[in-house]
Amino acid sequence: MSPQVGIIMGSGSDWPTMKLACDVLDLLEIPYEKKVVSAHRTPDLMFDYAEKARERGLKVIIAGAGGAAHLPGMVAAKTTLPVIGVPVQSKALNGLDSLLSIVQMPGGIPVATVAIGTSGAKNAGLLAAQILSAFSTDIAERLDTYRKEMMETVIESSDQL
Ligand SMILES: Nc1c(C(=O)O)ncn1[C@@H]1O[C@H](COP(=O)(O)O)[C@@H](O)[C@H]1O
Repeated sequence: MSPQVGIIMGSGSDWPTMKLACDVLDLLEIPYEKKVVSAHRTPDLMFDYAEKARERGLKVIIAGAGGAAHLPGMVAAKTTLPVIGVPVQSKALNGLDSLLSIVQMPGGIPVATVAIGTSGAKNAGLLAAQILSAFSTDIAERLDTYRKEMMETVIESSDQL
């Protein structure tokens, strides 16, 4: 099946964070693609990726970047597909710079921004799955199972205290 979710990141150094989004999609059996694309370093590639995303069959884009994290917003500016922004934890400012760069979009061009770092990347994968689940009972069922298993793990951890 062709990729439903496009996962892009500003640098290969973002992979340890963005891998968490991939792990969730693997678990939920949702086909995705992953690429390094940068608004700053490969602007033409970024434009091309965003412009062609819908016609290539992608349904949701997850874009992760750190520091001056312009990638999610610029991709959102060039497509009307939903874009989920993941603020990667930066060394200098712990990701607060990434978060503010992504979350403070001007009205008209939304980016669904998740938390800084690996929890955010995991939630980005889940949010993409939840968007797709509006049109797929299979994915909705897998999400129900995921929630049920998470609940059981929490209850078990409580019992072991
Ligand atoms: N924020 C952006 C963009 C962009 O927004 O287009 N391109 C790269 N970067 C970020 O620069 C950080 C450092 O990158 P390097 O580790 O390659 O120096 C990464 O977190 C990347 O997402």
